Amino acid sequence: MRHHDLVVIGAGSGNAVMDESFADLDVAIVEERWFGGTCLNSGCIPSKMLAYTAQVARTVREAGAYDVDAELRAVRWRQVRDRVFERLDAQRDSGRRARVQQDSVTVYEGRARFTGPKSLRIDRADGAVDISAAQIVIAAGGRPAIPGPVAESGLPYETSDTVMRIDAPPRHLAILGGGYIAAELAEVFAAAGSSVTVVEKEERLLGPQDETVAERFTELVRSRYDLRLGRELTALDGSPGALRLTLDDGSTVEADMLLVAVGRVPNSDRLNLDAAGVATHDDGRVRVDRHQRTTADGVFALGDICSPVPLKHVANREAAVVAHNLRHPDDLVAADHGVVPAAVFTQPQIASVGATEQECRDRGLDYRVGTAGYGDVAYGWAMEDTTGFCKVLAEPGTGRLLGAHVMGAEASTLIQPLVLAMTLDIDATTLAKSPYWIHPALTEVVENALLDLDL
Ligand SMILES: Cc1cc2nc3c(=O)[nH]c(=O)nc-3n(C[C@H](O)[C@H](O)[C@H](O)COP(=O)(O)OP(=O)(O)OC[C@H]3O[C@@H](n4cnc5c(N)ncnc54)[C@H](O)[C@@H]3O)c2cc1C
Ligand SMILES: NC(=O)c1ccc[n+]([C@@H]2O[C@H](COP(=O)([O-])OP(=O)(O)OC[C@H]3O[C@@H](n4cnc5c(N)ncnc54)[C@H](O)[C@@H]3O)[C@@H](O)[C@H]2O)c1
Repeated sequence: MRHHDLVVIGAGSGNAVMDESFADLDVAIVEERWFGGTCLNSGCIPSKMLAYTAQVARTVREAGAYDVDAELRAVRWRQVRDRVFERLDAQRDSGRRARVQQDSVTVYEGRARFTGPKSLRIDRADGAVDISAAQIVIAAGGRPAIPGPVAESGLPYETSDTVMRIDAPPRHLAILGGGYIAAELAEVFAAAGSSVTVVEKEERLLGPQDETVAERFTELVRSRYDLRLGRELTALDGSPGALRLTLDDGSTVEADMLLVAVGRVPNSDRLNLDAAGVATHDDGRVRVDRHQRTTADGVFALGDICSPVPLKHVANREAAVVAHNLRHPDDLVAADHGVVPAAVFTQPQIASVGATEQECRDRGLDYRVGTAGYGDVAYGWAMEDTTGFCKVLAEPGTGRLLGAHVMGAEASTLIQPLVLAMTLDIDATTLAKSPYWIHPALTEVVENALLDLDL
């Protein structure tokens, strides 16, 4: 049996672990599907490239608001898709090639599972191979969750793994789930000409967001999509291309395509972790300590398979922590999940960091709210914006920022000064009054929200 110094399972964020400092080791990486993982192939990057195209289409459609005559004639889906994936598939292939050509790295293309402590079997197209390693990193990510009525129907459905690569947009797309993926891809397919129905079991889209954000976003898109809120799917029938969704109130939705976006599950169930002594949480995430060590000696985990926050910037940070800790067992570092921002690349964008107002209330915190609208600042006038806003939550007295939420153009960028302040412990008053805020930039909306706090 071939023995390696280090084996990494999963070439998504796991591929970032083995930098040049590992060149002196005999390292292997196992990948069953695609180098670059979810982010590059079916997640963050293609969805944002498509979302940007959708934004261009909306800008043309809404040009009249700026007294510009313009007409959107077509979004050429197939060309859009090919532009996106020709670029990303080339990245994937060059990432794979670079590893295959590296002398110190062995690439196994197949599915790994544990056969014992620090021992793996890799099922490949040309047969299985058994290997062992002194250290192992589990970076096997997750996959879309598929609810019973969909799986049991035997009818075709799409997930984020497949839907961005389809040949033509459906006439009527039904989306099950009203979270991140639904919100982003509804806009993409609406821009491409699909009519969209969203079925969400909660009463609002993007439910875990701050309550003001979730409420206003839901209201804003109500005129764009057919929203079936507070509803669950009880049955899926019909035939391929002519699907009928029956919801728990007896109502139905007819659609030619179904996108399932009800969350993701970790791939831990496919790894035979018991054989290795790697424990999991009830939700399937691999248990790790603050140094990304699992319950098995010499076995680390990172990314969606273990993370409490399944986002790419978190997986990247955890990969850096694992890379350090593999090389420095006597000087371990920790992944800090204290202040993790997130953004939803919808129109308008949404970005958040820290606590929501409902969390502050539920935790019994003493807090103040500061808000400002895009329409209150000069750049917002230029944009004719009537819906964008920034909301900050801070502790009275100290001015310590507890959370911040932005909905509007470039929210994912506007949130960053607030992320910095929370990370570096800069209080709201200092952040508002010490730096210059460029006039008349959109960042003035953040400055005004901070100044609005009654501390
Ligand atoms: C549609 C979509 C959009 C997203 N957008 C964003 C965004 O805008 N911003 C953001 O921060 N996050 C976003 N995310 C989340 C982000 O993609 C993930 O958090 C991140 O990619 C997780 O990285 P990972 O390395 O843990 O897992 P992955 O990237 O999923 O990598 C795991 C790899 O392991 C391989 N693998 C699995 N099991 C085995 C096995 N047994 N043997 C061998 N190989 C195996 C898989 O094939 C895969 O390549 C998005 C996710 C989706 C689905
Ligand atoms: N911009 C980003 O950072 C980004 C974008 C896309 C995805 N992601 C990541 O991918 C993950 C998965 O995205 P997602 O949209 O699938 O999950 P999600 O957790 O964001 O949303 C799932 C939604 O489906 C609803 N739901 C669950 N079961 C349901 C059912 N049976 N019927 C109807 N509704 C149901 C939930 O209430 C929830 O609103 C996200 O949690 C996030 O970590 C991030």
